[in-house]
Amino acid sequence: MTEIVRRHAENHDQRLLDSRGPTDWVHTDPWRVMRIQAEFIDGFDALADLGPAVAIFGSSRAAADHPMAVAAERLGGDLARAGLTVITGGGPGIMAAANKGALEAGGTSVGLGIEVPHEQGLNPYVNLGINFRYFFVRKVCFVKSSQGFIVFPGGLGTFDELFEALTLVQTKKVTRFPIVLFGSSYWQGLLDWAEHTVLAEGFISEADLSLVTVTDDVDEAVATLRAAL
Ligand SMILES: C/C(=C\CNc1ncnc2c1ncn2[C@@H]1O[C@H](COP(=O)(O)O)[C@@H](O)[C@H]1O)CO
Repeated sequence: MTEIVRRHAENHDQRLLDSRGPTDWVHTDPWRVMRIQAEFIDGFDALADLGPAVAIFGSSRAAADHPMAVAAERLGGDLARAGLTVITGGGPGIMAAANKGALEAGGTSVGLGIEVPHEQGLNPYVNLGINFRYFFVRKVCFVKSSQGFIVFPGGLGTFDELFEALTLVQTKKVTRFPIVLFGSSYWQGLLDWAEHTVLAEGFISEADLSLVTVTDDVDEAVATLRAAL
């Protein structure tokens, strides 16, 4: 058995109780695990009683009058009227639009924000908000708390969320989990590349191509999500 020998000038209790001592030890990896654990506990606790919920992703940079933001606002409202909680990243753009629709329809409008430098925090349309320090904890909370994802056009953050969901569904880590791509003209290039390059190279299967539903229709997006509940 490996013996772990720690040679410190002081013991753990001394360091814990001595407020004059250096505090950099709390930033070491073992202690970081405690913060991560605390973030999971806070997140799971805050989201425990949400009921059926849908996560909406999309560009943080879309203007409020962008056609996709207009659609996201309508979708947020329709989902709320259908009794579904709307969860977003709590930021600007598509997220704010979806939260606005949900809030104004009298629904539960959740923002799972992320601490990033120079950002203004949660958008004003969130009535249940959490700010996460760790992206990966936040991602677990999105999947754990929702019954499906609707993905609007966006950039790297949106791609990250989309591919995370696709991988979880492909590997059957989550089941009955619809993924709707909203905005067919935006997503078509990616879908063509997936079919003509990725599938052609044999790096995905034919079935993987049907893991997503593509639509431009708010009613179809709502119906797809409701069918999975
Ligand atoms: C970096 C910028 C804004 C950051 N604010 C965000 N707040 C909350 N969630 C965010 C933020 N930025 C990205 N996200 C998540 O990624 C998706 C959007 O990323 P994209 O790169 O803009 O497509 C979104 O679904 C969020 O969950 C400057 O604008």
